[in-house]
Amino acid sequence: MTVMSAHLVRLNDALLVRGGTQIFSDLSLTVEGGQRLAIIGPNGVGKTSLSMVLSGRLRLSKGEIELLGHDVRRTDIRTLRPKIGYFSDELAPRLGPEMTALQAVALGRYSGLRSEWFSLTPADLLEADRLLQLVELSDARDRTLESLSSGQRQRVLLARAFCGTPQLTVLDEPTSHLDLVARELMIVALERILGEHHRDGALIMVAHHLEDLPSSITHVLVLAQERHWFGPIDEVLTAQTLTEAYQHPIEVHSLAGRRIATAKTHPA
Ligand SMILES: Nc1ncnc2c1ncn2[C@@H]1O[C@H](COP(=O)(O)OP(=O)(O)OP(=O)(O)O)[C@@H](O)[C@H]1O
Repeated sequence: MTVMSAHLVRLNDALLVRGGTQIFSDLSLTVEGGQRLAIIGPNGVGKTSLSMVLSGRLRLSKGEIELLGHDVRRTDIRTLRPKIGYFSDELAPRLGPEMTALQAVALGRYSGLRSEWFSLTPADLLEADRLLQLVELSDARDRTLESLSSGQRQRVLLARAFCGTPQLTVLDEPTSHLDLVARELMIVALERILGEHHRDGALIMVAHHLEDLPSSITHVLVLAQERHWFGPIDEVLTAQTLTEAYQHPIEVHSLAGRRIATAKTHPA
């Protein structure tokens, strides 16, 4: 395993082609411990594909990528995956409906599915219990995943993505399909985990709506069809950038430390 820079993520001149189509090119970014990066952009622009690259689930077609200080091209990615937390709502059906909330969270440490259950240690269960507390689901620890509401299940999967204290956690649209209240509970739970469990770790989060971003986001990558913008949130998340990225007039407002973007549909 080759150890490179101190960045937890370093992407340089990255190119990704899927199914013969170029998804993104010339993409460079870095993420350090404690930084919280949001990835936003129009539908189909490659956010999920990028989150898979950044969590070691998809290989770049060209360019350099380091994860947790290791050059991915020279590393057995299976050795890195357990150190990178990952959330995608596509995970839920793969976990098995009979699995309990506690098992689902504890197995996150091994990025494992059903079969690893018997290797769980008391320390794993203790950490899983603590994470369930942080997402306010202690009462549901022994309930099966199928018996939970989708909002509760998403919070279980959120807790799972941080079990084993990974250095990097990648969340792909953790608030998708949630109603207004479930979404707020999810964001509050995420803020709590970031503040109390993942202070030194890095976060990468894909989102569609600015109001889904926790107030602790420090950096933003806006992906668009022809170009991208990466940098500190105040520099990147502007009406001008979003208007260019979405090719549509967009306004950005701040409310209680979070931002809201609205697409203008009528001329002023
Ligand atoms: N397995 C695949 N094989 C080939 N092409 C794919 C595959 N998965 C996605 N794509 C294509 O890659 C492009 C980017 O998809 P991706 O899901 O990464 O975008 P996204 O920005 O996350 O989209 P959305 O905002 O709709 O979730 C799309 O054109 C999609 O059709």
